[in-house]
Amino acid sequence: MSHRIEDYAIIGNMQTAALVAHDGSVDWLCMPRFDSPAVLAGVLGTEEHGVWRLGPAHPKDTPPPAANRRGYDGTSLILVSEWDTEDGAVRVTDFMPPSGGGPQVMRIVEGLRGRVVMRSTLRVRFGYGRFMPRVHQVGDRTQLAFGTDAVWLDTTSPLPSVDDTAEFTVREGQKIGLTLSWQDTSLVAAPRPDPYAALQDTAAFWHTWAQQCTYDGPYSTAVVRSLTTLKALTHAPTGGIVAAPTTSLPEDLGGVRNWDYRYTWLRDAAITISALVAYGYLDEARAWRTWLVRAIGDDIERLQIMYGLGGERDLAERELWWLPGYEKSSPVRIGNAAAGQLQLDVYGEVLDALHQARRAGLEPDARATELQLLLVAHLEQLWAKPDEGIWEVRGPRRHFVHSKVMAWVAFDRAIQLIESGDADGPLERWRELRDTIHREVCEKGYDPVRNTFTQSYGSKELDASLLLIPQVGFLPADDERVVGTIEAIQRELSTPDGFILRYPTEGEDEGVDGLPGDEGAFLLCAFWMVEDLAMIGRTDEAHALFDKLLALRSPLGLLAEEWDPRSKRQVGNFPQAFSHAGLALAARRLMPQVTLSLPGQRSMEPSLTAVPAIP
Ligand SMILES: OC[C@H]1O[C@H](O[C@H]2O[C@H](CO)[C@@H](O)[C@H](O)[C@H]2O)[C@H](O)[C@@H](O)[C@@H]1O
Repeated sequence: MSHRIEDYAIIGNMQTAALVAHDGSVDWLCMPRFDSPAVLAGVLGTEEHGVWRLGPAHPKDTPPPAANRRGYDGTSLILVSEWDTEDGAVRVTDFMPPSGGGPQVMRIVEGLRGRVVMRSTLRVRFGYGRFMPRVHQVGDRTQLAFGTDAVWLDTTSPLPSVDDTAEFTVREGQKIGLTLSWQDTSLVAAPRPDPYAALQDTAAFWHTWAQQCTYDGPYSTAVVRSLTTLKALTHAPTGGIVAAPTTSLPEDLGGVRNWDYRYTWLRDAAITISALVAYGYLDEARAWRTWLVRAIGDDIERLQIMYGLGGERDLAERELWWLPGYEKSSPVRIGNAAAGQLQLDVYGEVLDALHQARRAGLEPDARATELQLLLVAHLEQLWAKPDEGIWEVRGPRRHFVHSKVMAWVAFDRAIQLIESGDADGPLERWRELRDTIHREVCEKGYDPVRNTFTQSYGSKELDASLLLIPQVGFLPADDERVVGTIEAIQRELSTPDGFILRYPTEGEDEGVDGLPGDEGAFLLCAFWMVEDLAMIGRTDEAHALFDKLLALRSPLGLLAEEWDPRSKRQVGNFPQAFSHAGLALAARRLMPQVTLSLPGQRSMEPSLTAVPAIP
C-alpha cells in the first residue's frame, strides 16, 4: 500500500478503530476488539490483505483519487471527505457509532453537485489478511463469514455489485449509506442498521464529550483533538486503554522495529489517564481504575506490565509470515514479548495517575486503595533489582535511573495517600525507603563530571526519560543537576531538526536496546522537553519547540509514536497514546496561569477546573 502513516484518519467506537486513507480506503480494522484479528489488514500488505475503498470510480490504470477536502466534523471522530470530479462533487462521511452493540463502520455517500459514479471495493480477509470469506446473500443483505466470525454489509438502497465491487451513481441531494457490522456467526443476523440515525447519535456523543474539556488556552484545537484521540483508544466495555490501535507500523521504515501496541500497558494507560484527568475527564479514570483492580486482581507477585483489554495475561509474541509489512517492514508481529519483562517504573506511573485522579476529585475506592498499598509493598522487594526499563529494552537488564526515580514516585505517592488519611500503611518505613532511593539515585545515577544524570548506574549514556526528574518532583527544576541533564539531553539526543531521541542507537549494531537499526525522534520525549524548558524558565524555547511539534501533526491533528527526520515522515504505531498525552500535558504546562506544586507535578490546581468548557 502506498499511503504515508500520517495520511490515515482514525475512526472508532471505544471498542475498536479503523484507519481510513485519504483516497477513502479503510486499510486497518480489527473486529470486534482492538486486539482481535484484523478483517482489513491492507496497511500491512496489499489490497489482497483486506481493504474497503469507497470513492469516485477511476480508470483501472490510475490510482484512486485522494479526497480534495478532508476533516473531522468539529471535535468529533466523524470523518468527512469530499471529492470534486469532472461530473460533480461527492461527500463521504465515515464513522463508527459508540452504541455498545457489535462494532460497525458506517459510510454515508452524499451527492453535492452533478452526478458522480462511485465505487465501493470491499475485500474482507479474516485472520489478519489470510482467509477469504464465504459470501452469503440473505435477501438484500450480504454476509461475509469465515468460521465463527462474520461481517454483514448493508446498504440503504440496493447497489449493483460484481464480486467485491459495487458501482453506483449519486446525484446532488441523494444519500446512500453503507454499513459493515461485525457479528459472531452463532448469533442471529445483525440488526439492520440505520446509518442516518446513528450519525446523529454519534455526533451528539462526541459533542457532549468534548464539551467537558476544561482547557481554555491558545492550543484548544490541538488539545481537544489529542484528547478525542485518547478517548478513541479507550475500551468502553472493560476500561482498558490501548497504546495504539495498530501493530507493526514500523519505527524504522523497512526495519525490524515493529511491535504490537493493541494492549493495555500500565505505563501508557497511566500517562493517558493523567492527560485526561488534567482536563477534567474522570469517567475514564474511574473505568481504568476498575480495569486495574480486575486485571491485577490479588496476583501482585505476578504483576505484568501489560495485559489484554480483558485482563488477558498470555500475550505471546509471534510473527505473521504471510504479511509483508508496511513498506516491507517485517516481521509483522502480534502479541508482545515485553509483557514478561520487569519494568520497575510502572509502579510509579500507576500510583501517580491515581494520585492525579484523586486530586482532581475522583472519589476513593477501597479496592483501589488496597491495590496501591499492595503494589508499593511488593515494590519494596523489587526496587533494587536491575530491570528492562521504560523503553522495554531487549538487551540485558540494567539499573535504569528512570526506573529508580519512578520507584521513588511510587513510595512518595503512597506516603501522600497515607498522609491524606485515606489509607493506613507503614509510613515511617516508606519514608526511609523513599530517602534511600533518592540518595542512591543521586550517588550512582549522576555523573558529576558531566553534570548530568545518566541512563543507568555508572553508564555514560543519556536517556530522555531523565527529563521526568523535575516533572515528577524528584528534584526541583532549578537544581543545577536537573538543568545540566536537560542541557546534556538537548546537546546529545537532539536530532538535526531539533526533536529528541529516546537514547542513542547504533545503526546496524545492537545498541543498549538489543536491537539493530535506528529509529526516529520519539515524540513523547520532545513534549517532555517542552515541559522541562518551561519549568526552568526557558519559556520562549518551550513554545518554539511545542509549535514545531504541532507542525508535525497530520492535517487531521494526529501523531504516530515517532518522527523520522530523514524521510520527514511519521513512523511507528498510529495514532499513539503517548504522543497525544504528551501534547495535552505539554499544552497544559504552557498555560501561564497554571501553578504547579512540587513534589508531585501535574497537580490539578483550581484555575484549570474553574475555566469554562470549550464551546
Ligand atoms: O524499543 C523496543 C520496544 O518497543 C516497544 O515499546 C515501546 O512501546 C510501548 C507501548 O507504547 C511503550 O510502553 C514503551 O515505552 C516503548 O519503548 C515494544 O512494545 C517492545 O516490545 C519493544 O521491546
